[in-house]
Amino acid sequence: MADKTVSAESGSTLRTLANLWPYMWPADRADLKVRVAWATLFLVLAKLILVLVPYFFKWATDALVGELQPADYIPAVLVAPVMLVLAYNVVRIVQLGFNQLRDALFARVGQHAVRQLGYRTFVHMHKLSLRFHLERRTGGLSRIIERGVKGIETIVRFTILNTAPTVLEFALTAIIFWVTYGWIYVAIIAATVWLYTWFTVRASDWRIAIRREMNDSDTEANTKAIDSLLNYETVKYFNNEKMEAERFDRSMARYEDAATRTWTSLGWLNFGQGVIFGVGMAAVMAMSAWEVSRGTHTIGDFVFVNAMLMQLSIPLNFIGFIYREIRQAMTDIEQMFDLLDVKEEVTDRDGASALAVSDGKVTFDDVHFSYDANRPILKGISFEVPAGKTVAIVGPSGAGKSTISRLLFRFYDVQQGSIRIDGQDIRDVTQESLRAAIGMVPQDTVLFNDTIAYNVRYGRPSASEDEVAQAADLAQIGTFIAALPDGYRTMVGERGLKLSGGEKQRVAIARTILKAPPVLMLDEATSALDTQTEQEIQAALDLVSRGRTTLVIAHRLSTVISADEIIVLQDGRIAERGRHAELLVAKGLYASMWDRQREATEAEEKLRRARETDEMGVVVRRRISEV
Ligand SMILES: Nc1ncnc2c1ncn2[C@@H]1O[C@H](COP(=O)(O)OP(=O)(O)OP(=O)(O)O)[C@@H](O)[C@H]1O
Repeated sequence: MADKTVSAESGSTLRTLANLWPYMWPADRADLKVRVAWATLFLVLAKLILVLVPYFFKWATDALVGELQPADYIPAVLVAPVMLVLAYNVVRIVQLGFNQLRDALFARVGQHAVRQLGYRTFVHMHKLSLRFHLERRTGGLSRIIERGVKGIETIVRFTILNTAPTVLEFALTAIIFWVTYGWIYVAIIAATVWLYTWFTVRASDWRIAIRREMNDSDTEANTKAIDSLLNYETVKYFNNEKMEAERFDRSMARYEDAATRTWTSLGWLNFGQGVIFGVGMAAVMAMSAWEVSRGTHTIGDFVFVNAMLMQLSIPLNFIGFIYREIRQAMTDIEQMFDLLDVKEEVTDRDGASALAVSDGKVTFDDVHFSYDANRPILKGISFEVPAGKTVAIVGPSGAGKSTISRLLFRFYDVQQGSIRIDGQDIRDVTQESLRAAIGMVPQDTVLFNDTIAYNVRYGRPSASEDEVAQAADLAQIGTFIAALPDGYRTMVGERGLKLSGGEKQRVAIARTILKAPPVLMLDEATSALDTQTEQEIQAALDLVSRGRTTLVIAHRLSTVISADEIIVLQDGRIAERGRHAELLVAKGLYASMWDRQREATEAEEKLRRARETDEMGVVVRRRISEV
């Protein structure tokens, strides 16, 4: 069982490395490949020069104790100082230079990989279906991407800039010891390194499991915090700050626990590594000391062995750290690659052509649809919106009205039947061309946290300032914008919260006017507005929909009186259809909805009048008392 887990993990690590490879060695970027080649050369040179340092120490020591016969051209007294200057200064400086060159050359390669993967993930996120985005929580998602991108940087730094040089250094050290002092030294050093690495890997695996738990609770706490802040107003409406804080704190408590265990386990790891290396080093040094006493080693050899081992301990220390970092980064990147592996639910067919709109007739033909297999939402809907006409869909809440607009946009595919525009099944054309042909004024307009101009221009990014202003005027929001101190440069706040519902809706209408699509979809565009605003918006909408095929989804029946056809949806089926007057005569569902809304409007009207009369009464009474 445990073995299976290990092999599955190493399998996924290999898969992650294989996934990363094209970003480190990009096929279409010869310049980056050249950089990698130069960086590798400097990496090797830096290590070659580093292994000279123990030799300089050895020669300096032997010269000091008189065991080294200097060459004719160097006076005896100068040998030790020259060697020490070489060891402490020259080699270090040259090595530092090579390392910096290597890092500088490689920086572009690493950053290019980070950017490419970040870009690919972002594009992929936009391709994924609405279902994915509704089910996935944005806070958690952004954390996964953020950590994944950071993970790539770590992998680039540590595998290429540290692991490779360290392996090279081990190899060089082993060769030197073998040739100079014999296999027994190599055997002890190799055993120490093996034990050290084995222990580090095992302990790190244990720590990574704790680290995963820490990540999960971090993601959970973050998701909760973001969700809570996005629902700021709802929290206040229900006075639930305390409950929200407690919920957040519960996740943070899990994080606290896991984070504490991470640190304790680090202590154990460092301690174990210290013991293993200490024992190995003591054994080798004792052997060298024994050889010095027998005269088979010089004191310089003793210093050499010590210097070599100390030098080796630096990358060894690193190995533990690097392994932990690489595994950690792998975990983070794996999660990001898992996201990249999520298949798109709605895709373009092979060789799909662009939608050719002639006059924009929309047909729903026996459409069946369900979000979850066991709960059908639309059960055989057929209707047609003739070119340039307006059809309204009404019906009780939850009847499936907004679902119709999501299907027309192809956020989901129908399970049976078809949707056609000018005779072309929308599954046979590219999504890009389909969405370019439809304008949408959604139920709930959410704006980008940018200026009003940016949000209006979103309908057609190439629009000029005059065109933006013209669209805003047509949408009846131009005067409002002009009166703002910063005009079109006013920032609208997160999700457009600094604008009222009516203002946001008019911005949405303005951007649709700029888009100028042949087919228009108005999803409950006039909900939650006062009568005056509703009339203004209705006027703007009438203007936009003139001559365009328009599908209106509405609750306020007053807005659909003039529709060419009204479809009454109930329980996923069309219960009635016809023009307003016909439906009233039929005295069915539509007529009863109409009566109920009229009564509600009349009651509202009465209440408003009563308030006005009361206010007038107060004024009259005040006047009388003044007289
Ligand atoms: N993503 C989803 N996953 C599962 N069920 C969903 C999803 N979206 C909507 N539903 C369900 O589908 C049904 C129809 O939803 P839809 O939004 O189309 O209704 P509607 O008629 O527009 O309602 P309203 O007038 O209240 O906006 C509802 O019962 C809703 O709970």
